[in-house]
Parts: sequence; C-alpha cells; structure tokens
Amino acid sequence: MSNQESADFIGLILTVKFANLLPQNIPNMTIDKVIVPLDVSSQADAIALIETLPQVTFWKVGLELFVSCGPQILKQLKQRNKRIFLDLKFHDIPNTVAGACRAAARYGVDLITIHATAGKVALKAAQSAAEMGANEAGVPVPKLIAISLLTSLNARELALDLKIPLELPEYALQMALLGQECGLAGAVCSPQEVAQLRRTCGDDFLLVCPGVRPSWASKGDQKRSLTPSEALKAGANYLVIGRPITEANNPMTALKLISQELDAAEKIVK
Ligand SMILES: O=c1ccn([C@@H]2O[C@H](COP(=O)(O)O)[C@@H](O)[C@H]2O)c(=O)[nH]1
Repeated sequence: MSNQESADFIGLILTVKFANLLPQNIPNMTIDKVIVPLDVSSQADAIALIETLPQVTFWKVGLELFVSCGPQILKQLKQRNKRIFLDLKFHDIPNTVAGACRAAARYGVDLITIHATAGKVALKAAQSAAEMGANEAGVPVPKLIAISLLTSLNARELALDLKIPLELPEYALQMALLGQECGLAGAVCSPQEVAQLRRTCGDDFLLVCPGVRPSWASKGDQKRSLTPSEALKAGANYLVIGRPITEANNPMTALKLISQELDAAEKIVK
C-alpha cells in the first residue's frame, strides 16, 4: 500500500469510527473560517455539494467551475446567502487584470485573487478597478488578495525550476508585502508561512490558507501543508479545505471532524 493509500484508509476508518459520536448540528462559529472550494465541473455538481453541506457559509469558485459554467454559479450562491471567494488567480498585464477585477467586483463577491507576481503596477490597477466595479454595481468592495506562492510548490521547485534565489519563506513574505504595499487587503499563503506573515504584516492583513490537511487526510498535490488547528493557531483568518471534505466518503462527517478540531484549537488561542 502506498503512503497515500494508507492515509486514505486511515481517514476512512476515522470517519466511520467517529460518525456516530458527533452531533448532527455544528453549533459553533469556527465553521465560518472554513472556505470549501467547489472544484467540480458542472453547476449541478456544485449545487449538490452546497446542499450536502448547508453549514458551510463560505464557498470558493475556482477556475474549473467558472470556466465550465460561468458566472451563473455566483448567482446561485448569492441566492443562498453564501459568501463567495472568486479564486480566478488573475495574472496578466495591468490593463487586463484591471478589467477582470472591475468585472469580477460587479458580481458582489467577497474575495478575489491576483498573483503578486503580476507586479506593482498591475496590483495597484487591480485594486482601483475592483473598487470602481463594486461602486458601479452598488455592492460592497471585494477584498483583493495576493497569491504569495502556490501551496503546490516546494523550496526545491522554487530554486531549481523557477530560479528564485530567495529562501521560500522569505519569498512568500516579500510577495505578501508587495500586495500590502499596493493596498490589497490580504494574501493567500501556505499555513507553513502564515505565522511569519502575521507577525510582519499585522493583524489587519487578511491571511487565507489553502494547503490545509487534517492528520487523517492525504496531501495530494499540496506540498506545504499543516493541520487545520495548526493553521488557525499560527494566525490564519480563513482555511481553504477542499478534497479532505469534498472527496470524503461522508463529507458532512469530515466537516464535523474539522470543525471539532478547530473548536478545540480556538479555545487554546483564546
Ligand atoms: O496557493 C494556492 C492557491 C489556491 N489554492 C486552491 O485552494 C484549493 C485547495 O483545495 P484542496 O482540495 O484542499 O487541495 C484549490 O481549489 C486550489 O485551487 C491552493 O490549493 N493553493
């Protein structure tokens, strides 16, 4: 059995073992810190997931779903009073990212992503355009957040493939600081760098962490992960947790396990 198969098997055993011990409702607010990605390719599959997990208040629409079915899914989420993280990871010249952010902001989404490596001019243009789009549509201005370094990359790839001469934590920090200098509301970072970014960028800077993996879940293509409780204690505002929930045999039970772990961690943080 490979390591991944073993992790999946242990996850399955834990899910089944604890399923009956958990309450049917999730009576806490830590669940609001979990953003679940709708990484599926049809609106029907997305809605099925949303309806399977009614406790989830914050959903992420990424490239797969948006390219498959367009902005219609955003309307569906808004009709259900869900918060929306539109994670299209814009990366282009200033004029183009500005146009994209202006259009995205008009949908009334809560979070939008742009790669920090688009550069200072593009980041500033994107921020102004998001404000303009939201004002035109009479909706709240979305928080534009900078991708520091994808959580699927490790130090070896950063140095050898991307030829970046900085140490990985320093590079991620510099990208987050670039976003902050350009007036963005926050950054996407791995949970492994979140403590350092929190110390340097301050409490008001929003830190959103994908690459979060409960101990019972397999890592898949995530290379810089921590558990939900570790990420929360390190200073993340939001945890993006997809496959450990959406691909679990019982997504509701997986969500409950994560919620319990976060509840326990929050008591320690307080
Ligand atoms: O650096 C990044 C930026 C975005 N993501 C997105 O988060 C989710 C993670 O899903 P899992 O199933 O929990 O791995 C996915 O939609 C990515 O596009 C990221 O992983 N890393």
